Amino acid sequence: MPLTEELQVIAPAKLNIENVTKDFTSRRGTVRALENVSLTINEGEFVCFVGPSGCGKSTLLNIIAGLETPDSGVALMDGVPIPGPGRDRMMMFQEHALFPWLDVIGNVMFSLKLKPNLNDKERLEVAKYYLHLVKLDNFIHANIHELSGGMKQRVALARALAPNPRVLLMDEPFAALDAMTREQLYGDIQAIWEKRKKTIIFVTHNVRESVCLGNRVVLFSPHPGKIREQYEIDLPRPRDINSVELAGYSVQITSALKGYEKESHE
Ligand SMILES: Nc1ncnc2c1ncn2[C@@H]1O[C@H](COP(=O)(O)OP(=O)(O)OP(=O)(O)O)[C@@H](O)[C@H]1O
Repeated sequence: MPLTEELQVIAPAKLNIENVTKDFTSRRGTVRALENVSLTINEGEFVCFVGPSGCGKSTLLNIIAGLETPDSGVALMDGVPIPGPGRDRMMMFQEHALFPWLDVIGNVMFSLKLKPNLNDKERLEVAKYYLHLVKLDNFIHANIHELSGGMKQRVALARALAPNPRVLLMDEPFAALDAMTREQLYGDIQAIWEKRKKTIIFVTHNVRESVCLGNRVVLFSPHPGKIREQYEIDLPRPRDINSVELAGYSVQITSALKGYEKESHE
């Protein structure tokens, strides 16, 4: 396959979550992680899931990734039930989970093993392209332990993008980073989303972060996990997390969130 074809922008996917319920049973009993959750995510949308701990955000992300299956209901990608994990949906976590025995480019090339049609030279070129996209051109041969937390997350992002997925799933990817590093990454992820046209689902506890990044913020509440509210974020990009307009949305969403927390303690 010519490299230009491999690197081209591919059509992002549409996701439909229809009446999904998911229980987990352990020695402590059964928890309803999601109850009757329905949601449509359009092609190329950037959607953030927000809500208190235990409201099922990660469970829904894992169902879309194909790592969990619903007990009832269905998760569809472009109208087809999600059969399991696949390179069309790549995941990025809070912990970078990079391989310490491989250097930076080795880690990105590793995820290209999912692409058997590429030879080693092509894998190298593709990995370099994505490391350039995340601004790590000067670190391709660095060891993982030499990198800062932000740089490690950049490698993890390049690794998730490299198989050219149609959906990028991000589970609190910036939660462990300091504020300055996070702000740089907010700018970069918005630029990458505009350039690569992925459908992105981004899970966070941070309301401001969700407003800064999402076209839409989906608010969950726990026990059982449900979608309570959705907010369209109509702000121009690139967005500045410290802007007054952004703060307006954050205040509104935070006050709804506090209301659910109060309800759950009554
Ligand atoms: N594998 C599992 N086994 C048992 N219980 C689970 C499992 N995965 C999730 N749960 C439970 O399901 C509920 C939803 O968990 P989930 O991780 O989806 O929530 P979350 O909103 O992502 O939380 P957090 O923000 O803390 O990551 C929680 O009560 C959690 O304890």
